[in-house]
Amino acid sequence: MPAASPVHVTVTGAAGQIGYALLFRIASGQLLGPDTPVRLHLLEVPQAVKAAEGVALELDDCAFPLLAGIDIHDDATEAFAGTNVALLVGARPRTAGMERGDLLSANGGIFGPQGAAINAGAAQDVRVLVVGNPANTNAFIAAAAAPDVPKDRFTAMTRLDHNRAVGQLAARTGAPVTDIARVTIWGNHSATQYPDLLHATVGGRPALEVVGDDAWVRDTFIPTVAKRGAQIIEARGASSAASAANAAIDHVRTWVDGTPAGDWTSAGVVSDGSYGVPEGLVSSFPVTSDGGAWQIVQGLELDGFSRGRIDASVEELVDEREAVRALGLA
Ligand SMILES: NC(=O)C1=CN([C@@H]2O[C@H](COP(=O)(O)OP(=O)(O)OC[C@H]3O[C@@H](n4cnc5c(N)ncnc54)[C@H](O)[C@@H]3O)[C@@H](O)[C@H]2O)C=CC1
Ligand SMILES: O=C([O-])CC(=O)C(=O)O
Repeated sequence: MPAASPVHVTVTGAAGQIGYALLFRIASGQLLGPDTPVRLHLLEVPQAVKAAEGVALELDDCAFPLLAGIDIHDDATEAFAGTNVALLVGARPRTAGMERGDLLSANGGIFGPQGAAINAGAAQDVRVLVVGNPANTNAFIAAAAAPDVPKDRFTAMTRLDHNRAVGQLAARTGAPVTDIARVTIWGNHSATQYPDLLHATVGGRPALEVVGDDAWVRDTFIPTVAKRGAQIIEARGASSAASAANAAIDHVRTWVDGTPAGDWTSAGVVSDGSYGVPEGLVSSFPVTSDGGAWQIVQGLELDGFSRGRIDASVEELVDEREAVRALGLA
């Protein structure tokens, strides 16, 4: 019988496809663990509130023991008031032929007002995960609109890319995913991202040695991971949803529970200048969590290829920041 008081979790875009794959897992305890009751706050645009109400009816019908209540909002200030965990999913997905950055003009305007609403009323310990694309730059916009919230509370989701990289490496080596550690996604959640195996291990051995085929890493592994979103859109006719929801669960669960000893994960966090990434940009890094805050893993040696890939992705983030400024979004 859960005794703790409920943790408030706000999910935007609650009536969308990721929302539908995410909410039931949160309510069942997979986000915050089996001892933590949750109160859900669903934010939708007015025309999708009815659909969100339908999702709430289904949540009721699951009789989840940990679900302490559901509120539905079409106002961001109300949806984020007192919230502890804010999952910013609501935004337009891309369609075939688009890059995620093409969504900036359509979606960027969502994240300033939501950042301001978080600033105005979220709980002191709020943790924010931006999923809506372009996720890194939308997180940058939200953080800029929340001057009173510590910058390290704003994160962007690259855990899906990380999980994709782990899946690809496991398939190639025949190792179980549990044998794989220290994979990194650097940079932007876009086709320029750098999925990096330089420090990764498989069963404790260097991954590059186990694979033994640099051409596969460069010509197959990296593009497969970096372009997986487009492959899913092509195959499904809609962008990834269940795997995205799964990655959001993983991101928050790792943030709250901490990373296992000797391993790290990947997340888009506000750069402190580490690895030459300009301070303030939201870039993916290798990160650990102690259950409180993310820490960027320090001191990793990078070869010339890695340096070039990271710089190229960071350059795209710089360009997106310029575009945000030109659009007056931050
Ligand atoms: N970072 C990542 O790894 C991934 C990011 N995404 C992104 O997540 C976003 C959502 O994807 P889907 O759920 O598939 O889209 P969807 O179109 O199925 O759902 C989006 C929902 O957001 C709602 N919405 C739009 N503006 C809103 C606002 N201002 N406030 C609250 N709700 C709002 C819409 O009414 C809709 O119900 C897209 O931008 C997509 O590209 C998707 C997969 C992975
Ligand atoms: O590719 C997309 O547009 C959706 C997404 O971010 C992903 O699946 O990684």
